[in-house]
Amino acid sequence: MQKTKCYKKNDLVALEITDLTEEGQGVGKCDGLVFFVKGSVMGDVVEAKILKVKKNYAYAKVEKLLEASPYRVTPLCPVAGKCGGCQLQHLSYEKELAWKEDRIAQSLIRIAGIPEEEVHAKGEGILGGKTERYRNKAQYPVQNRKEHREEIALGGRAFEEGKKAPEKEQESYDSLDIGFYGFHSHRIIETEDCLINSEENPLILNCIKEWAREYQISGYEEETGKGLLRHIFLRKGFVTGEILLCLVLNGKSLPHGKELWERLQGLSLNDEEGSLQSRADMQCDMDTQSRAELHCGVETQSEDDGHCGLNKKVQEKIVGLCININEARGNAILGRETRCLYGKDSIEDKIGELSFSISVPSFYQVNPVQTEKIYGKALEYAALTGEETVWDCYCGIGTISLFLAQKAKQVYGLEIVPEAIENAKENAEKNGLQNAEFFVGAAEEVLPKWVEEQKREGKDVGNLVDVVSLDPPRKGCDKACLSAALELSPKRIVYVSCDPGSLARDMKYLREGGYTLEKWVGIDNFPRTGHVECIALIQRVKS
Ligand SMILES: C[S@@+](CC[C@H](N)C(=O)[O-])C[C@H]1O[C@@H](n2cnc3c(N)ncnc32)[C@H](O)[C@@H]1O
Repeated sequence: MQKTKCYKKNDLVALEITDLTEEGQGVGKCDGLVFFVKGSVMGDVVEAKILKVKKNYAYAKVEKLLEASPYRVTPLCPVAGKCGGCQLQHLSYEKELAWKEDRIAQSLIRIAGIPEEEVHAKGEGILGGKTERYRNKAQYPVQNRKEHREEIALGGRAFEEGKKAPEKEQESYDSLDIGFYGFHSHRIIETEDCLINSEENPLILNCIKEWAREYQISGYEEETGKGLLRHIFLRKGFVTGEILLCLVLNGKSLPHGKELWERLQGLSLNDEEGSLQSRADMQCDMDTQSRAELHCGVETQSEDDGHCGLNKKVQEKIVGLCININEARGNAILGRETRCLYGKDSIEDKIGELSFSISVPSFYQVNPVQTEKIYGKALEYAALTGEETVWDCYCGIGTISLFLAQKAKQVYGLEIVPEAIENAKENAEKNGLQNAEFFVGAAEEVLPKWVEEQKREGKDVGNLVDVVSLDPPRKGCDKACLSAALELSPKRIVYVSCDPGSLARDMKYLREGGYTLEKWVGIDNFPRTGHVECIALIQRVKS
């Protein structure tokens, strides 16, 4: 591409926005340069102010909206655009779904190298979900408020961690910022209420803030590595109403934890206005979804579900207070050690007919309504008859494994987080499924090792496993795991992915190994954000 004009910071440029990045920045082209424009959507014509120029691209922000896109909507969230959490609040949900479906298709075409007609012919569309109050997990970063940091640095008021502040000091001691990180930064954007998270979270956060003010609990400071409270982790079982609170600490103990626990127990989370995402609401979603076609678009927010009254709502209750110790510098939220101080160390929840225990370090899908659709699809794609042996790699607390175990002869699950495997074993027992066995370790080590063991025992490894399920983290599967899966030569591979790019890369490898894309479907597990889930059925070509 030939660059014909030299742009510099603060220049203004008129752009037609034609696409979006995963981070929700509009994409426009001018004079051989690609512009990523924050705050724009495809279809906008904008005057953009340049923030930074690189060799072939530049970052800019909308200075003036010259022509608004038909896909543009007014964000519901007051901090949309500032908070880095949701990137697509200003795009209509119909367009968001179409864009996500296209992103999956484009990845399969461009990265996996599958012909365009084939990708479209094999696609089953995208399943939309609720755009508000859908998340069951929130991780709020905590920092000392800026003025408070300056006061400490200047040697102002003595700060004694965990010491009760004098009455008159308490008023002025609102020293913590709690919210979400801003776009591309670690500056905390405070928000009264995050619309994709549970409605009772602000009540819990306020309770923690007041307690922290009273007992002079400090927030973490990234620059110095000082301060105690780093993150507030909340996870809720939508079906049971159980809520688990974990405070991530830059330290090994929590002063005045008992006082916090007592206050939390006294919180009323179930008043008339509380509890938006009740079991009844969930049922609404499922009912509406089952009425919808697979290419359902935005079917889930219909208002005709009058039977979903508040009287059926679930009773929210904080069932445990844990601490997680993270004294390392860096961006990882959780440290290795989690301890339960009061109540339980895990919550219970249900997906479909199955019950699950979920501890703090264990992965659990954040959108339980959409998750049931994901697991339903995984089960459908696995096409089990009761005779199959299945490997479920990256199994977390054993959710997909146990869904599959209901219809398979034997399921093996593997997962790197030991606490998740403890949950998985407990969950198999809880659900009376004896045909599931779980292993702790990295997929790229456990699966190849298992294959080698079978060979040593003289078994025909190409005939041992019928279905392999893969549900890796965003970066996709390690090649050693994929190559072991190929050696097992299963009839079907069910790949559940939260990143179309890594799915397509792994798909290319599997296709080269004698497999073909049979079906795929998008499931919007993360409405209003740039992320999307995709499930692919990958079938063995040769016998
Ligand atoms: C997207 S989650 C899926 C979990 C589970 N299938 C579910 O639906 O809840 C990916 C899981 O892979 C685990 N994981 C990450 N790296 C891994 C590795 N190298 N080997 C095995 N498991 C890994 C994570 O701890 C996480 O539980």
